[in-house]
Amino acid sequence: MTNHNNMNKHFETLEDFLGTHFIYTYDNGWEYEWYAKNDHTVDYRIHGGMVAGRWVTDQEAHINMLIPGVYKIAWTEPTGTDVALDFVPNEHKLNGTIFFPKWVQDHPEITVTYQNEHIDLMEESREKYDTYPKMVVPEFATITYMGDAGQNNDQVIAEAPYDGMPDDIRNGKFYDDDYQMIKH
Ligand SMILES: C=Cc1ccc(O)cc1
Repeated sequence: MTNHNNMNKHFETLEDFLGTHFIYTYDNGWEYEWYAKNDHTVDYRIHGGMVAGRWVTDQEAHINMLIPGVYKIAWTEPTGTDVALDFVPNEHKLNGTIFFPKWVQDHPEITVTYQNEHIDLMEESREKYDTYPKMVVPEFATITYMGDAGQNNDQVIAEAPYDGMPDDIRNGKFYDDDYQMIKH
């Protein structure tokens, strides 16, 4: 069995970043898992924080390299939530800013699901409930896992988060040699 966690990976180019799978913990304690699926698509799972349990695949995003080894990602979601992430993976750091519409703060449970199967509910909710004032969450995070999943790997984020999943991934118990999920 391969443990794919490679905290010594060195990033220079955009290609180095694309296909990389990360787990990180924000300084406020929120734990996120995020995958640069290709140059315009991201997947993620949320393990801790206000919307723990939420997961999303095939979210369209803007992904750019600012200088060698420094990456900026930004997207807007069906919920109306906006996200901007600045990754400095060689330092095991990133800075994320999440802009939540008021309704997500008021009703986080509506968003805690596999969003792809509930896009209509997200779009209805963003019309039905309040947008303002937005809740802005600007935080640094520390990266605790970096794995080379390759681009367009649908097995990286393919089931709901569970307690202990980040540890299983970090400990090499979650993916096989080909970065496919092990049945558990
Ligand atoms: C709201 C989504 C989201 C995904 C990753 C991350 O680091 C912050 C927010």
